[in-house]
Amino acid sequence: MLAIGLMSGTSLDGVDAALIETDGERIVRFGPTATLFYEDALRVRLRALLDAAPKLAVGDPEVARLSRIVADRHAEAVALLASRADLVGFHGQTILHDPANRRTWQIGDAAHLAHKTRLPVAHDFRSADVASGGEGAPLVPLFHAALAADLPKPLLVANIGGVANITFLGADGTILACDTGPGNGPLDDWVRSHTGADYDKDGALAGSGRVHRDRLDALMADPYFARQAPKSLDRLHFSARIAVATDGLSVEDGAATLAAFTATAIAAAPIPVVPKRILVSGGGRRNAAIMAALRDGFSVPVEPVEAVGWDGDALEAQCFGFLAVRVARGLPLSLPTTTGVARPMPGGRLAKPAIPGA
Ligand SMILES: Nc1ncnc2c1ncn2[C@@H]1O[C@H](COP(=O)(O)OP(=O)(O)OP(=O)(O)O)[C@@H](O)[C@H]1O
Ligand SMILES: CC(=O)N[C@H]1[C@@H]2OC[C@@H](O2)[C@@H](O)[C@@H]1O[C@H](C)C(=O)O
Repeated sequence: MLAIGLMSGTSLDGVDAALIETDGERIVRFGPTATLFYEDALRVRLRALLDAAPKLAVGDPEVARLSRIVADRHAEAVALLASRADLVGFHGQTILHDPANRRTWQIGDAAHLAHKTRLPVAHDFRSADVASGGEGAPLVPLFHAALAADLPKPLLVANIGGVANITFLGADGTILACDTGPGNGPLDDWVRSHTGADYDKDGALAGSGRVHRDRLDALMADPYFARQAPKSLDRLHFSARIAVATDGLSVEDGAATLAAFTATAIAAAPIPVVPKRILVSGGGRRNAAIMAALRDGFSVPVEPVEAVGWDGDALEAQCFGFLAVRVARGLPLSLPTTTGVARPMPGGRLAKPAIPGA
């Protein structure tokens, strides 16, 4: 099938879109990719919703308004690809993730997107897993496994988005995964509040600062790091602890300490053996300070995923195209070793476009 995958990640920067041809097990080929950036006003409204999410009612009018606007932006991203497709995979915008209380919340009006694209839209990828006691995230590991089918193992794939997550692929076929800790999210927040910039371009600020080891130790004392995998995170999990740990630091030293936090948390992830290499996707692979700290934390090569021909910006969008086909075929999206769910777990729902005149 030809699927268009759509991902709007926790950094709230916009929508990534990608075409993929797949049967949901093997990848036949990749097609064009595109990114549609959210306008500042939308980003601000989504951020307000993210901050307010724990107290929001499901029927909140701002949720309904933004769900429709998010679907409109995704329809524009689909149009940018200008490609024929059989279906769409629509992750939606996560505003809350609280699997301990069996809640995960991705907003986005799938019926509206199906109507606008005139294609079936697979969506709501995480709820079934969470309802069955799983973490509901990360969902990218089965896609990583398909992508890396012919690569030497053991292999570690790390994604550094707003939150960071890893997939460990063992030589015996083992697939282990978890969210490791913060990605760029806290660093983005820090840079935005101190300089007004959206992010620390290429890690320049972090690279010119000094890591405060005592503050880093305080951040690594979060109980999340003592938990066994599988485990997953809300985008705002570390906010209170980070506010204390960065208090009074210069903008450069705060950035350096937060970049080191991201890398240290990845290096602390529970994996069974040292991998042959580490492949890094997501915007964090462009942050030289994070990449340098990762290279310090591991004794094996740490490279952007482009080293094996993957597209580090489009990977998550491609993943949701792949998973959309798995939704259509009723195949599992998660495993006990990736989300902690009791058995391999199908999930997602399909929104079908209305038939004209029906
Ligand atoms: N040139 C760059 N230098 C440093 N950081 C960058 C650069 N380009 C992007 N980033 C970082 O990458 C972030 C976006 O990453 P990405 O698109 O992978 O996140 P996401 O998909 O929204 O998040 P998640 O994977 O958590 O859902 C930006 O917010 C920024 O912090
Ligand atoms: C709840 C949620 O949206 N989680 C995201 C987030 O962004 C990165 C990390 O945290 C990961 O767990 C997940 O996204 C990727 C695509 C995943 O499910 O694999």
